[in-house]
Amino acid sequence: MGVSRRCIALLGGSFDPVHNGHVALGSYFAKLLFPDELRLLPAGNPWQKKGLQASPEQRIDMLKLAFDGLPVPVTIDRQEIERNAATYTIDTLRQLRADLGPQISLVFLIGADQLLQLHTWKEWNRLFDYAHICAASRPGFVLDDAHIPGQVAQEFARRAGTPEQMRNCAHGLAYVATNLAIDISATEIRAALQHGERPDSLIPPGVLDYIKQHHLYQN
Ligand SMILES: Nc1ncnc2c1ncn2[C@@H]1O[C@H](COP(=O)(O)OP(=O)(O)OP(=O)(O)O)[C@@H](O)[C@H]1O
Ligand SMILES: O=C(O)c1ccc[n+]([C@@H]2O[C@H](COP(=O)([O-])O)[C@@H](O)[C@H]2O)c1
Repeated sequence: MGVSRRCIALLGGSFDPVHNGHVALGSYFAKLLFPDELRLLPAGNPWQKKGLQASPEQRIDMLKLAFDGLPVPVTIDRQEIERNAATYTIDTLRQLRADLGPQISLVFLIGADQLLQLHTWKEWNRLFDYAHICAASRPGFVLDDAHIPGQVAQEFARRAGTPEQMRNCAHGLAYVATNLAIDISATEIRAALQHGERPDSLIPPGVLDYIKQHHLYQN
């Protein structure tokens, strides 16, 4: 019997702040893929967002608090924070391949909002040269033929694979999970905090305490 291939699930994001939707996305695919590791990639300079409020170190602190207790080892990769340029996933995947070699299975996780705009990412169709992509549904973002851009739908159909196939090859497959339905966004949380509300049901308690202690998202 061959030694099984190592698998790392990758979850990138602005995480400003991290919330229960991110934890649910990571947990969902941790249970589906059984990766050896879930690696979080806080973005340094997410070029499609208007700007971040919390500092990189604060976003990393909050990630550590939020992902404590998952059934797989969770690590935080600082490369996008340390790269002094716009954050492009293709650059990150190239770096990971250079560091980890060609054999390991890499699976990049995204929510439905990002699937609907995957065609706008830098060199989006080269992402599959380095990783698999798994997308999950999210309330407010419809994943049907009328909404998924044709080129993305075509690529996902052509590359459709099972979680088991993803574990057994290094890159190149696509998967869409349609049964995640967590109606939470960081935008909504920032707005609630700005209005003096406590969004207890939307973020892990440790993260909310951290936000209060550091007076984040108050204006
Ligand atoms: N509720 C959710 N359900 C599924 N996926 C999600 C959810 N929230 C975020 N994601 C995914 O997690 C990744 C990082 O998201 P991000 O940090 O931008 O959070 P966000 O809530 O979308 O932020 P914002 O409201 O500031 O745009 C993205 O791939 C996004 O699609
Ligand atoms: O590579 C790109 O051009 C690109 C464009 C938009 C988003 N991404 C990545 O998608 C992930 C989620 O992004 P966001 O903006 O929803 O936090 C995060 O890892 C981003 O770096 C990547």
